[in-house]
Amino acid sequence: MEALVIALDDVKFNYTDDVKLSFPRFTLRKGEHCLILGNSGSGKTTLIHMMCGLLRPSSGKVILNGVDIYGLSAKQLDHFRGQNIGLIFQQTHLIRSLTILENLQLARWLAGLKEDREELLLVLQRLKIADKATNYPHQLSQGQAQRAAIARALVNRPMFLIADEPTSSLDDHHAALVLDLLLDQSQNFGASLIIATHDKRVKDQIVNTYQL
Ligand SMILES: Nc1ncnc2c1ncn2[C@@H]1O[C@H](COP(=O)(O)OP(=O)(O)OP(=O)(O)O)[C@@H](O)[C@H]1O
Repeated sequence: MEALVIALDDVKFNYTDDVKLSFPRFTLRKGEHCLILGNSGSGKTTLIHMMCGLLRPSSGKVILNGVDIYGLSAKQLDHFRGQNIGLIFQQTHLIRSLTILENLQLARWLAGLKEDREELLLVLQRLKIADKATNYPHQLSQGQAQRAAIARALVNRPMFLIADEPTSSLDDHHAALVLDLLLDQSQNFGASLIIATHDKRVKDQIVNTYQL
């Protein structure tokens, strides 16, 4: 049996005494993809944040590639995240004072990888925003900025691509483009793709689901 690349066991998160969330066991094997589904407020974003090392569970373990990530020091966890996880959020979190290309270069630098301008431009080209490489985030439309954020998540060739509603601000054409690219890149690098979404266009493409 192939090893699990993700296992969340008996994970709970308490925001307050009134808002206590608990999550069923979640596992994924290498190369498998999964959709996280659930109504608004069911805990999808909370789960994703715990899964990618941004939110320590109140109890339970998050094991990625055999590593108990909340057993790492803050510095080790930062490094692990930079090297292994590509994150795509609803808010793009691009750095406003840097151009799109510089945002990608920074992501590579932070992960300790060498800068490769040609490769970065290629990713932008595939997402149809190469002409925006030297623009600043505020000069892009929302959909373009979303694609730039996806480019940034891909440049480190992460083992895990974790996305919270990656297609919500995109029209059909660009949603298909982005989903193809995410599936393609995951395939190329043997990465696991995890998407929290309400988007029916995504639901049609990934069969494996985790219902909250
Ligand atoms: N900082 C917070 N303090 C208290 N409660 C919170 C906080 N953040 C989230 N919650 C509550 O935790 C629950 C889960 O929130 P979460 O954002 O994970 O849901 P979601 O499934 O991603 O929702 P949506 O689809 O609307 O984005 C909700 O009931 C929410 O009100």
